[in-house]
Amino acid sequence: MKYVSTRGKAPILSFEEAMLTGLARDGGLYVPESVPELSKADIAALAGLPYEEVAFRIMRPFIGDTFTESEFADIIARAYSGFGHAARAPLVQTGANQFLLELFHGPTLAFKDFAMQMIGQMFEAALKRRGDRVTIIGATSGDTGSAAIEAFRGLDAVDVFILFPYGRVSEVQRRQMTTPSEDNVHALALDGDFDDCQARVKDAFNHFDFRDRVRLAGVNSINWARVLAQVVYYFTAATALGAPYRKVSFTVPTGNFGDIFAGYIARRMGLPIDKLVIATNRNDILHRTMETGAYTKAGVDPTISPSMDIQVSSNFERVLFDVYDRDGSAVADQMKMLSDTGSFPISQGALGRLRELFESGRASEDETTATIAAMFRNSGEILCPHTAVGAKVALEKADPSVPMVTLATAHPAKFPDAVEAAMGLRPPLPNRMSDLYERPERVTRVTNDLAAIETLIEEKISA
Ligand SMILES: Cc1ncc(COP(=O)(O)O)c(C=O)c1O
Ligand SMILES: N[C@@H](CCOP(=O)(O)O)C(=O)O
Repeated sequence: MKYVSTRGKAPILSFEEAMLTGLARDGGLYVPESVPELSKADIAALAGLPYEEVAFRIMRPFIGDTFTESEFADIIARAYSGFGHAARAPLVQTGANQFLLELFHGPTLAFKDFAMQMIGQMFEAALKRRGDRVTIIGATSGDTGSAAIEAFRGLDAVDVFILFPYGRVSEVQRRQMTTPSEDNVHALALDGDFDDCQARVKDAFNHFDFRDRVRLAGVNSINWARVLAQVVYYFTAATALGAPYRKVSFTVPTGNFGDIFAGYIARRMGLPIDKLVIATNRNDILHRTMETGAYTKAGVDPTISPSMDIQVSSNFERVLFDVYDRDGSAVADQMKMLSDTGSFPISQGALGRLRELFESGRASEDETTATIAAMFRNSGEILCPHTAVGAKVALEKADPSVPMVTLATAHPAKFPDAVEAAMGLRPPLPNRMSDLYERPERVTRVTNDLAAIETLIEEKISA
């Protein structure tokens, strides 16, 4: 399996190279040259298997010869052993043909753990074999950063630097990043929003001298391995609900478009997904794009679902590449227009294809709060605000004859203020992290300036 860049001008890489590279050298994102399709019988055979076995069968065709079958099975076993639920991603029914897919039973209580725990194991195995070490840089609106720090803390071959927007993550998210004491992890609070953090990360990758000097690697969903690991739970959920003999729909609370892009890949692999619904908060660039055909940035408003406060939705580039028939120059032109003018138009043909692939909706702050309250009243389930955005949109888009699964992307205890304001109860943290509020914090404040960030990173890794 080979990987190509969405901008068509970077070297074609193996899975291992693409995983360790992060952003392509032409500024694009790596995607598989082709997507393997599973037969109906292969999909049917997944029903009822342990999560780890499904993960092996889904991811194996994408990894080439990076790991032997037994190495890969061991990596998967280690990745999910710290999850707090035997099913890893349990389904909960909340209404007639309405389901939640709980993706928050990993070590940092968000769906990011599904991929980050895998990547941590894969990086360690690959770097040990190569006798190499890397410097990971990541941008976070709260959850990617904590999952990355958890996955890489204490590893010998890796230093991790996470940029998060100062004052714009929840206290639990911040503390998950700032309380680990291992020397190889560094939480950097940047004066700006998530888009600034993500832009500086991409700038660092595009600054080749720095990139090569520190051997930069990335664990945001620009890294294909992140997306790949997230494909698995679409299969476990859909087969539990009758796929491949029955269609299943998914609504995905969306920011950087990584999680929903994983659903798109699952569908391309043959999973009969009926609707794939983009759910956005007030920062609704993706919903507006689907409605108007123009991808136009607006300011980022802080919301009660802060992890989705994003305007430059990284993985949207991956789907554009496909709806533009894999024309890397067309995608590169659009991305240049976006960075020069803050907007780009989508051609009628490409927009038509996007609308065949995805539906979309948005939830205001009041609607998000009302959904948390209504869900608790009607089903007893407590939603995090991101999941509530999804649940609100899912109800609007549901077809009563098709199961609708909303991805429950984070544990409500990560956002206790928003949840308490909505339903009058403060969700407790799981016991294993009940002392989080007492642990000492370690954080470095940084300005939104690439040179300053690069200097800091070089100082820390040579200390
Ligand atoms: C809790 C939560 N929900 C939803 C999202 C959106 O996911 P994606 O960026 O993959 O679209 C994120 C962050 O990315 C998140 O942390
Ligand atoms: N919501 C994310 C933003 C980064 O997204 P990623 O999936 O590209 O890593 C977060 O919580 O950090």
